[in-house]
Amino acid sequence: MISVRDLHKTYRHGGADVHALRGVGLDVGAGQVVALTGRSGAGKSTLLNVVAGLLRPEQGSVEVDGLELTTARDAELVALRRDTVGVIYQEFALLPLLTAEENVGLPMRIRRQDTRKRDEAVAELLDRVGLTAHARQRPEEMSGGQQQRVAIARALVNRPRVLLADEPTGQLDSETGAQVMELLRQLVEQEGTTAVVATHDPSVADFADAVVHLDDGRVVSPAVGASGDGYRGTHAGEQTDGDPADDLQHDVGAGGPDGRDQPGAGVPRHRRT
Ligand SMILES: Nc1ncnc2c1ncn2[C@@H]1O[C@H](COP(=O)(O)OP(=O)(O)OP(=O)(O)O)[C@@H](O)[C@H]1O
Repeated sequence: MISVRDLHKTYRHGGADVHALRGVGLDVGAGQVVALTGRSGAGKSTLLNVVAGLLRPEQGSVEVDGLELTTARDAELVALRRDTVGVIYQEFALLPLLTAEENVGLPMRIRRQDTRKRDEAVAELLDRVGLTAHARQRPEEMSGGQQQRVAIARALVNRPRVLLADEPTGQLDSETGAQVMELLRQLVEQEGTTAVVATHDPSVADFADAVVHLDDGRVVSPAVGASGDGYRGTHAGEQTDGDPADDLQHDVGAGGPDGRDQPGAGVPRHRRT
């Protein structure tokens, strides 16, 4: 579903080059949930933005749902963001003057979908994220956890095949963050959505099938143990022969030996009980 090879992205900042990604490889199989960990500045947001079709890398290949993004036309990237990818941000990014239900319905309005269908989909999603009673409230009238649940509902309303979340628990206390992650996990599992969740919160990895750890723009060996007890999925970036160079290109998640998606291959879903 997502296949990244030898990805390089450099920003030009104050006359100097900032190498945000230095040869990143990543495979995420259909329906898989991958946690992208790494400290601040490691390159997580940059990688998510490239996969979302928002940033063009200068080297490498990025395939999302069959589309090679590095050679795609702008119109194809716009269509990808509208039809295939849902995005969740740390700061929720809700429109302040719209109510919860209006925010959730916005992606369907942009796609000019039938009003009745839209109302039904919005009501259903608000119910699933437990916010039916808050449908008419604006973001400022809701708690951080409620706002992030609105943002999750909005990201899922078009039933995207891919969900990208950038620090979705970053503004939340740990208990609320865990609840939001649990909800996100349930929703993507029910929908069969492929998800990549960038975070520097190691406990988020407990909700993922696999963990990919970025350090200074490179994929390094798997983040072992995540928060210490929960993570038992197949490790992303598992080493083959110990050669660190392999990590840069190594298939992680459910990618097959040739790097093509093999949904579910060898990846036991990590289900919380
Ligand atoms: N627009 C930009 N212009 C210049 N440099 C940038 C830009 N965006 C990111 N960078 C730099 O690229 C590197 C990777 O940043 P990125 O935001 O991808 O990391 P991150 O792992 O998401 O960090 P955080 O967890 O703090 O969001 C950092 O050194 C950052 O300063």
